[in-house]
Amino acid sequence: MSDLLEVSGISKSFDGFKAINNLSFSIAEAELRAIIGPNGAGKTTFMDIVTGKTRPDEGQVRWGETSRSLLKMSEAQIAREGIGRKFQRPTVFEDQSVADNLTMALKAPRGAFSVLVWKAGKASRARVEELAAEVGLAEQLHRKAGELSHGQKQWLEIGMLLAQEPRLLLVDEPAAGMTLAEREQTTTLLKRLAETRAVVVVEHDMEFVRRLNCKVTVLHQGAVLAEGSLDHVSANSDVIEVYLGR
Ligand SMILES: Nc1ncnc2c1ncn2[C@@H]1O[C@H](COP(=O)(O)OP(=O)(O)OP(=O)(O)O)[C@@H](O)[C@H]1O
Repeated sequence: MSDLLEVSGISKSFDGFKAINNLSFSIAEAELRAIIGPNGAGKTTFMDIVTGKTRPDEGQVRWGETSRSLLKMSEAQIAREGIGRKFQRPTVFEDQSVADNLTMALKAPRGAFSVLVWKAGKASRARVEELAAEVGLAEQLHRKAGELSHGQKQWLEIGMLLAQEPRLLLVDEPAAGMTLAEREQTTTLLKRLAETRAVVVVEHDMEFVRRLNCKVTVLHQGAVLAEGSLDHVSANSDVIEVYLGR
């Protein structure tokens, strides 16, 4: 399968400090990938570069069948291209119902929820129900988002991203603050989502990463230190020294 995203030789310095150092990374159209690495390894900066929030000093970020450069696109354009990002803290509208949150995500332009009130048609109601079912919230449609558990809020936000039909989903530390049962449901969800799109998960929780059962990229000092199965990278002496062995 061809690569959906191809990042090659990117570097980014902040005040002379190389947060990203000649980093290359690629992911296929339907692939689940975990990114791990110590604090300050450059994981967030990497995602900021892919989503256009931060511009690299050097390197290329190419996207899609025609390998178009993302570097000249705005954050909004990149989101419209089909790159969705889930930040660590859920940002759902707490006073609105699950159905309303999903409906707004359908209607609004990607990345912005400017249209707060509109009447949902039949087609969009069906889509909202489908999205809720996809993220395990079919029974919660009429509850206020603020009443959901932390894990359910995270799933709702994933559902809101799915409303925009992303081809690549970037998910930052989904396991944080979740119960064991929620973590298990989340790994199942992410694995299923990655059957039809690319999903990148940044995570510190190694049990969670193990359950994802996917290729792992280890970042250190802004570069790829190791890549492969979790067992493969876990046996790497450099990885043990800088990350796992601590
Ligand atoms: N805007 C910025 N200005 C200055 N330094 C920055 C900026 N953004 C990131 N850095 C630095 O770049 C390095 C990489 O940070 P980054 O947040 O990408 O790491 P990370 O792997 O996401 O870490 P964590 O696991 O703690 O979230 C850090 O040393 C950080 O202090």
